[in-house]
Amino acid sequence: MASTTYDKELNVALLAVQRASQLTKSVFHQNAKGTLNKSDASPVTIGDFGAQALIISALQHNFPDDEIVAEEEAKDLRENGQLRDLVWGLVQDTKLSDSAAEQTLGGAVKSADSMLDIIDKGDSKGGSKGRIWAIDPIDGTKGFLRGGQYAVCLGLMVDGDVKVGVLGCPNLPVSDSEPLKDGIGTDASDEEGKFGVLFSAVQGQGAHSRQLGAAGLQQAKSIKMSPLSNISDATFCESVEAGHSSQGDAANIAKKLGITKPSVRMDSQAKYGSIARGAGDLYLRLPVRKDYVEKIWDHAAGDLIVREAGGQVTDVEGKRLDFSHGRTLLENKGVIAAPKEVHARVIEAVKEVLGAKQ
Ligand SMILES: Nc1ncnc2c1ncn2[C@@H]1O[C@H](COP(=O)(O)O)[C@@H](O)[C@H]1OP(=O)(O)O
Ligand SMILES: [Mg+2]
Ligand SMILES: [Mg+2]
Ligand SMILES: [Mg+2]
Repeated sequence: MASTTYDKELNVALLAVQRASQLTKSVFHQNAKGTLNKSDASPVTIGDFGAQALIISALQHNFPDDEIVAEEEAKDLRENGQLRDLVWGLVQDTKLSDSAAEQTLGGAVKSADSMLDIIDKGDSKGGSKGRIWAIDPIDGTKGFLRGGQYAVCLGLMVDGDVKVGVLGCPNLPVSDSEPLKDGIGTDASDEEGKFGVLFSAVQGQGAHSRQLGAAGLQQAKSIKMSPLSNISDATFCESVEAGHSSQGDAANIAKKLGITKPSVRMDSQAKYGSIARGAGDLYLRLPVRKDYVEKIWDHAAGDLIVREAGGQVTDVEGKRLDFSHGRTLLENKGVIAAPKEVHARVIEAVKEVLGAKQ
């Protein structure tokens, strides 16, 4: 019978995200990040390709029959040998220092050509049946390039429901009790020991955090959202990019809720991890463009981590995020994540503000 505790899936996911984060950190410390612009004008770097290759390689070794939905494809690397060689160099050089852990992930990728094929294994259409992993190798690529927050994201869905979620956030403080601060800037540090956190959750088993370090997995601590007795004391956690979430709408919603504290802004699913450990209270992603559809890899891990930490995550209409419609969240608009007790009150304010614009 299939295991329902997901112990092996969690262990492999944690180690795979740990190893991929090691790769993204090494790219961050290089001057040349091999940045390209994709067709939607968003950036991709050698770090995105390399991290995706390492994660898929680990998943294929351990779960060869599972499907994978990943953000990137190898096309640009197939057309540009120099770029391919840069990524191949990174993938070859990145190993966990714990050799047993490295063995668990299946060790090295065989060749540059097999690396390209591995990257392209993330082309599943997704859907409502079976085991499907969702990968965002670097979420918040703009934040990554700026020296702000970013996350390496991995989630497992079974029949469209997220069962396991892991987020690696190299530039967030290790400590769960560190006050939340803006993650926009060029001053982020990923100094090991002080910065770097791995958030994780398994459905029905709570949410946890642990230090993200090269030397294998550290002990996990249970995390919870902050108890919020008075909503006017809340802190919003928002996108840095004005094109991703409407900051004007957020300000009006804050006003309705009596919130006066300034919002904290950071890129990526680091927002979900932060509120899950009580650093900040509410995450609002308010649609800017009517035609933008959210991608499953941008939300799968964060959605489960916040819910397992005592939160509720829905779209702006109060519907649960639905991961069963393929590579995108076709049936949802925006994201509202809040502690369970106040979620309905937040949705009410969101509806008033967005409704008034119609
Ligand atoms: N127009 C857009 N609207 C909303 N999200 C976007 C848009 N373009 C890119 N993204 C994605 O938004 C996320 C980061 O935004 P935020 O920091 O606001 O949460 C990333 O997943 C980014 O993808 P990527 O993985 O390529 O960085
Ligand atoms: Mg991208
Ligand atoms: Mg993303
Ligand atoms: Mg990405």
